[in-house]
Amino acid sequence: MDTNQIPANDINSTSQLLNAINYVPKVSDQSTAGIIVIGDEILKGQTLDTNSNFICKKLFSLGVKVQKISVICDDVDIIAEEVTQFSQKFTHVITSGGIGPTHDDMTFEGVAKAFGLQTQHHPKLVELITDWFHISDLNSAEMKMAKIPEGAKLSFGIDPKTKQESKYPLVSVRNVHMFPGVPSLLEKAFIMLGHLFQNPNVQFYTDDLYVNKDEASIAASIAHVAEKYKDTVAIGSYPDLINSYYKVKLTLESMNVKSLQEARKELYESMPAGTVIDYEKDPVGSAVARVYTIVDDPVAGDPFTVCVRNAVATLERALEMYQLSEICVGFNGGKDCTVMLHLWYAVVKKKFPDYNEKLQALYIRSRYPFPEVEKFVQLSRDRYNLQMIHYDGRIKECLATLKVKHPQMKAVIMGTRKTDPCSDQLREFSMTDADWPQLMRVNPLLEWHYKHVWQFLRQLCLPYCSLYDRGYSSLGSMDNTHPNPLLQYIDERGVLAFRPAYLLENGERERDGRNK
Ligand SMILES: Cc1cc2nc3c(=O)[nH]c(=O)nc-3n(C[C@H](O)[C@H](O)[C@H](O)COP(=O)(O)OP(=O)(O)OC[C@H]3O[C@@H](n4cnc5c(N)ncnc54)[C@H](O)[C@@H]3O)c2cc1C
Ligand SMILES: NC(=O)C1=CN([C@@H]2O[C@H](COP(=O)(O)OP(=O)(O)OC[C@H]3O[C@@H](n4cnc5c(N)ncnc54)[C@H](O)[C@@H]3O)[C@@H](O)[C@H]2O)C=CC1
Ligand SMILES: [Co+2]
Ligand SMILES: [K+]
Ligand SMILES: [Mg+2]
Repeated sequence: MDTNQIPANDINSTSQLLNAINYVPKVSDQSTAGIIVIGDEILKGQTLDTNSNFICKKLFSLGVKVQKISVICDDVDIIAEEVTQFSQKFTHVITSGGIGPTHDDMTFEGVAKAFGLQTQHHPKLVELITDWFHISDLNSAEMKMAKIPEGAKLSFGIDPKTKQESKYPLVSVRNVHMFPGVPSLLEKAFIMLGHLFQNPNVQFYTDDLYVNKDEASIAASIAHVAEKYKDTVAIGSYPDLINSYYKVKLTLESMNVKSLQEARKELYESMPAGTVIDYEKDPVGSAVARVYTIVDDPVAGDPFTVCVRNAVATLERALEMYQLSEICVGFNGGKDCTVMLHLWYAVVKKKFPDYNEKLQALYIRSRYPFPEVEKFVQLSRDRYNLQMIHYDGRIKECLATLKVKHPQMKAVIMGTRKTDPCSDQLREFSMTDADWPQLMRVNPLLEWHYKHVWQFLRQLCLPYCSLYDRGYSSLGSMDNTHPNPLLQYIDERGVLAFRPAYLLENGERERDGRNK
């Protein structure tokens, strides 16, 4: 039994009530938390619980270990029972939901019942709700939000932006803190009041290793290191079946930096040679640094480096010629424009580090788009914070629509290479053909070859459309595109399979999987 817990049952006497009011949790090395998510809608699958994930992340950064999350329905007795148990077990109990004005919001009553308390209108909350809603009827729905367990504590946060005190406080009874269920309200309240949970004695340090080997084949090595460090370092293993770069993510977490480093070194050395990869977790955040490391390398003069340098030079020139409102990237989810988008993002961020507006992108959906392509386009939009202009139909007609709907648009950056059909005459800056809607085509990748595209994507660990890992080396639409036969092989179980596109040796054959 933790010494910092007080028994939660049967508070009847005045002294016990006082105890409840003045209760301050003692924070020790072992600061723990339990989260109770309250709401029928979550158990019915109508709402996805995102609140517990948010709170877990925050508490972890505050040095608090969440040990349990429970999801329960809107029922006073069930809430009371769960709160009773949680408040005895954990340093902090966080509840989410059920503090609104409707009949199904009963967290205050449930928590009161857990501690044998009554609920009553709190004068301060009555005053706030009267001011806010201009309602003073104690029986109104709004006033339900002022009826809280007797002796509960109110904590008002300060909004970091406006410096104003929050309108509605956090209501707490002993170690139980009742947050709203609406994610934006819960997050705002937690950001203002997270310091209440800070464990000053502890900080968790984390690190990770990315391994390109099946989990089962490294399990024994992981277990060996985990056992050796079991008192100081927590090691986790998380397989990823779709990642293009690694198969297993190993995590390490400790309160002690030195132990963490030792365990990491040992874990690293216990992995088969060459299987721990240098994985970039945040390729977008590191875009400027990593792209310009290649560009600014004083000695490198190999063809790949030259390709990157020239592309960046072309994009920097485009950025001088056009306002950001006049230029967009032509993005269809293919590998070339994935490279081009990343370079463009780096070039813009390098010149305007504080630019936080969306970059413009044009996506013309083909007649039979691959769902994997659609998904990747969406993910890229979020990753690079793009303003997507999208149309369905033929490219030429859609460009005409673009000219009408976005008359300020002057240029489109494209991932075209000279080896693409009918592209050998293009230059870095070429207007569209005379019979096409007039736009400047900016082509930074003209001289790039197939292998340079893959070198760039893989070296920077950029996410790319998943079809490329399944043998597609050039993407058109679903009715004319197949995996490249050159990547075909028979796997160890005798099944026909395809190697990933980056292993295609002969780049001139990249379109072998496409009809026409
Ligand atoms: C902005 C623009 C201007 C064009 N101008 C001309 C022209 O003047 N004369 C002419 O004959 N043809 C023009 N085309 C058509 C082009 O030459 C290709 O036929 C077309 O891009 C498809 O070729 P691909 O299958 O090789 O695609 P890709 O190799 O995938 O296309 C090359 C690049 O074009 C862009 N792009 C391609 N498809 C789309 C799409 N659906 N949505 C958004 N961006 C896309 C991407 O940046 C991509 O990297 C233009 C296309 C675009 C998008
Ligand atoms: N401004 C404030 O800080 C406060 C406002 N209120 C008022 O109370 C009402 C809301 O009270 P709640 O306790 O939030 O009501 P609630 O429990 O009914 O939840 C409201 C909505 O939040 C979503 N939600 C709930 N739990 C979630 C979870 N775990 N993950 C993701 N989404 C989840 C659901 O869609 C649900 O419909 C509103 O009318 C609000 O104005 C109440 C307390 C504080
Ligand atoms: Co205990
Ligand atoms: K509810
Ligand atoms: Mg409600």
